[in-house]
Amino acid sequence: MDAVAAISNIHSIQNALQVIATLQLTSYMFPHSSNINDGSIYDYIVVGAGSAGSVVANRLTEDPNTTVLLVEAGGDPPVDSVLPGLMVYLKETSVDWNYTSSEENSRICAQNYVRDMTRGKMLGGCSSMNYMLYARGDPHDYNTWADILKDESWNYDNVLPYFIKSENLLDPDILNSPNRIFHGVNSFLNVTKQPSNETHKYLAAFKELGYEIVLDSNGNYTLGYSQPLYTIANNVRQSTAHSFLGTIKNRPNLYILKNSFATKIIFDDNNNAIGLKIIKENDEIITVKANKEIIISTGTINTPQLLMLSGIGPREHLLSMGIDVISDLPVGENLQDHAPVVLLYAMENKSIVQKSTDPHRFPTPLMTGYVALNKSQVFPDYQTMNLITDSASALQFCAYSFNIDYNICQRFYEDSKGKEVLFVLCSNLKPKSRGRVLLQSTNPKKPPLINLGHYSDYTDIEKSIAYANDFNRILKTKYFKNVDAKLLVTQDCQGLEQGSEEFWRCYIPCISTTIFHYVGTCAMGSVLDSRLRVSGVQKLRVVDGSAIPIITSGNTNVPIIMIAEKAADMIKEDNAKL
Ligand SMILES: Cc1cc2nc3c(=O)[nH]c(=O)nc-3n(C[C@H](O)[C@H](O)[C@H](O)COP(=O)(O)OP(=O)(O)OC[C@H]3O[C@@H](n4cnc5c(N)ncnc54)[C@H](O)[C@@H]3O)c2cc1C
Repeated sequence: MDAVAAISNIHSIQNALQVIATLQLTSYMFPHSSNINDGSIYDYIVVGAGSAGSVVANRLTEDPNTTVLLVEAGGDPPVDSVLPGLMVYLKETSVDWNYTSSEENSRICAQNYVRDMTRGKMLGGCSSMNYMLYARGDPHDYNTWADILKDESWNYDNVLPYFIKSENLLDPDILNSPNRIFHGVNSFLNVTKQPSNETHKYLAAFKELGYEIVLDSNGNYTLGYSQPLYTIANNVRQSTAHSFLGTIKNRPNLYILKNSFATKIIFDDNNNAIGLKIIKENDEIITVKANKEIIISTGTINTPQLLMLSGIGPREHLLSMGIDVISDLPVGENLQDHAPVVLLYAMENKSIVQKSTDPHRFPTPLMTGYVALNKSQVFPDYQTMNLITDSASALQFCAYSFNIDYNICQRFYEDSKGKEVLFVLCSNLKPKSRGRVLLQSTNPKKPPLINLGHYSDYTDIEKSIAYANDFNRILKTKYFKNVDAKLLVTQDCQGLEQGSEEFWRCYIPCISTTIFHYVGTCAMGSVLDSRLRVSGVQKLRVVDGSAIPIITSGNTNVPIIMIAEKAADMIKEDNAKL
C-alpha cells in the first residue's frame, strides 16, 4: 500500500457513505427543522448548534415560557457521525467546513505549509465529528482563568459543579471509587470507558518509567496514564446533538432552523443586539429578532468572522474591509491550539493485527497520559494520546487524519509493515504560540483567513523537544526492549543521533500536526467580560471555544460544554434581574 492508495480507499468509503446520507437514516434522532418566517421574534436566538450552542438551547428552554430559536448552518449528523468507529470518514465531506490554515510565518517543516482544519458543520458541530475523548483539563487551568479574569466564579471549585451538571457517567469502576464525587450521573451527556486488554502491556511500560496508572484523569488530580473516558454510550456517539437536542426534540418552545447561515447581527441605535440576518436553505434571506439576547456559538473560527462582519473587531482591519465599527475589540486574535508531535513506534511482529471492526466502538485501543516534567508540579506539562494500531491504519492516520507529508508517512509505513504500531500524539499543553483569524472578504460565505501560528513562538519548539525526549524514554522499558521497538524516523533525520538536540530539531518540525483544539479568538478578559458579554454592546454574548482565554490542559469539547452550562445559568440570572 502507498499513502495515495490509503487515502483513495478512504475517499471510496466516503463516497458510499455520502450516498447512504441521502437516505437520512439518522433524522429520527434529532429535532425537526421549524418553519421560521421573516420578522419572527423569540426571547433568545442561539447561533450555532455545536458543542456549546446545543447545551445553551437545551438549558434555556427548560422554562416552558421561554422561546429559543437555534440557527445552524448544517443539518443532521449522518450515520458516519453517529457510529463512533467511522469517525475517520467525516473529514473533508459536506459536514466539514473544510477550512485550511496558511502557516507561512511559523517554523514548521515546509515553507508556506497549508494545514487542513477540520470543523463540524452539522447539529452538534465538532462534537459530531471529534475523536470523542472526554477530558476536562486540570484544576490549575480554571484557577488561572479566575486569576486573569479577577472572577472567582471561574475557579475550579466553582466550575466543577457545571462539569458534573452535564454528565451521566456510566463507568462502574469510577462510580465505585473515591473519584465518584467528581462525576455526574443524572444528566444528558453519557460517558463510558472503552476497555481493551491490549493496553495492559503499554500501561506496564509507563508504570516502569515511574508514571502512575490512574483510574480517572477527570478528578482534582490529572497526572498519570489511564484508559480514558469517551463520549460514547449505547453504541453511539454522544454528540451534543444527540445528548442535548435529541433528548428534548419535542419541546414546543425550541425552534430549530437547520441548513441556515447567519450572516450579520443587527444592532439598534443604542448598540443593543436585536436581530440576526440569515440565509435559509432555499437562499431566502430573512431577519429574525430577539427580545432578550442573542448568543453566538458558531465556534472559534466562525464566531470572530460573524462578529467582524457585524462591526465588532479590530478597528483598522474592519475599516480596511469597509465595515463600520460598532465596537473596537481584538476579535480574531489569541488563536490557540495544541500542535502535537507525532511519534510512531514499530512494535512486535504481527502479520495480522487484531483491529476493531465494531463500528459502535472507538476504532483502536487507546491510552492517554498527563505528565509534569518537574516531579513536584501537580499539573501536567504535556499530554500523550497513544493509539495501538497497525501499519496500514497508521498510514491513514498519518497522511489523512493528521495531514503529515505523504513521503514521511510512506516511509513510516515501509519501516513498520507487518508490525503493531504505537501512534503517539505528544502535545505541549500550554503553547505560547498564537495565531489569528481575519476577514478576507465581506462576503460571509467566503472563509476567513486563518493562521494557526503553530510554533511561531520559539519556546514551543524547545518545550516539544523536552517532552518528546521524555516520552521517548519508553524505549528503555522491558516490553519495548523485548520486542525490539523502534522509533520511526523520517529519512531526512536519519544519521543524526536519536534523542540528540540536533535530531529533535530536525524531526519535530516535520511531524507536528493539529488536534483541532482551536480556542481563544474572542476571549473572556479581552473581547468578552467574565459573564461572556461582548464589550461595548448590549444583549450579545459569545458562548463557545472562542471565549477561552488560555487553552485547557487536554481536549476541549468538555470544557466548552462546561462553559455553556455556566453561561446558561448566567443568562437566566442576568435576565431575571431585568
Ligand atoms: C476532528 C476533531 C477531533 C477532535 N477530538 C476531540 C476529542 O477527542 N475530545 C475533545 O474534547 N475535543 C475534541 N475536538 C475538539 C472539540 O470537539 C471542539 O473544541 C468543540 O467541539 C468546539 O465546540 P464549539 O461549540 O466551540 O464549536 P462547534 O462545535 O464547532 O460549533 C459551532 C457550530 O456553529 C455552526 N455555525 C458556524 N457558523 C455558523 C453560521 N454563520 N450560522 C449558523 N451556524 C453556524 C457550525 O456548523 C457548528 O455546528 C476535536 C475536534 C475535531 C474537529
